[in-house]
Amino acid sequence: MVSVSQPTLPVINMDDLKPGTESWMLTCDKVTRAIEEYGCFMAVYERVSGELKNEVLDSLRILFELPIETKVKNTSDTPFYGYLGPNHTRPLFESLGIENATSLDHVQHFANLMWPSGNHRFSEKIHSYASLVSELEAMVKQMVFQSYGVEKYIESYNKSSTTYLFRVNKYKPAETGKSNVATTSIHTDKSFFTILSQNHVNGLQIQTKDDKWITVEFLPSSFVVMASDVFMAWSNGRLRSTRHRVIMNGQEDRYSIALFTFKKGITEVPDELVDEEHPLRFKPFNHLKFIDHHSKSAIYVDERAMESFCGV
Ligand SMILES: O=C(O)CCC(=O)C(=O)O
Ligand SMILES: [Fe+2]
Repeated sequence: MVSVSQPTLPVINMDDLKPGTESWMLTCDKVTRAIEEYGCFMAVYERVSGELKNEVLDSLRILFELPIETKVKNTSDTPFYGYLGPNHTRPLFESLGIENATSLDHVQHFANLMWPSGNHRFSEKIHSYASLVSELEAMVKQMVFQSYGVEKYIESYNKSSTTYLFRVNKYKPAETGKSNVATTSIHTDKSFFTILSQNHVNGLQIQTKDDKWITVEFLPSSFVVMASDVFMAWSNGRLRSTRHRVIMNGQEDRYSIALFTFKKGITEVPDELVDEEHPLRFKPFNHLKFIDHHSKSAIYVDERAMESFCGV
């Protein structure tokens, strides 16, 4: 009998890696190949301790329990950055965004909106978590640049050229007697990277190149590191932008935590990534303008949005 195994995401240990060592070089290669093939991988990253993650999850439960009148105070000029409440198309879903979450001041500003007398503990935990995850993002980016031999450009993609949106989602289980489940439809993210984690309730699915679905089962201390449209464009299409969705069919609330990164200024394909086999696909573009354009046009929910924005 032929056994058909389910596809799974590559798992890569991202702890204790130092540039220049053999394990660093090997990991550069694994990370790049995983993103080329799947758009993403599961990173084991213990720098975010189980304790910190649990504290963040506990504070999210309390955050979502606040009255809607309080949560709607979280507004943003950028569509989808602020509070998204349950509505008739997605009655079981809610989401809150914290802009610039790697800055303690910005997290405190958000906390002061939610708790007028402040919530120092909340701010401190979210800020630590976002900062540690931003370091994972920086490391993965450096590895891919190095693997393609274009490390000399990394400075323009470092932390001071990046903005970070921390967004937390709550998916409620289907109500008794009803068959509606909370979902997120198939899409690619409009970020550079998205780094995801969750509580113990699964739901995230990744689409493979041959249209199979991987249901992600998070390991302890793990994060799904996803390349998104802008990193795909930067790589001239060598990297895959992760197509994914959420189908929540657990019996308990699902909380997911995403750190989205955005590149400030111009993004352009390095000359080294253009050759006969890979003719230039994307003109230089401004990521933040792409977000603006995409939220207005909303024609494509997947990586084709990039082609329509700055395709050659
Ligand atoms: O909840 C998740 O695991 C993923 C959410 C997602 O895809 C998104 O916010 O773009
Ligand atoms: Fe997404």
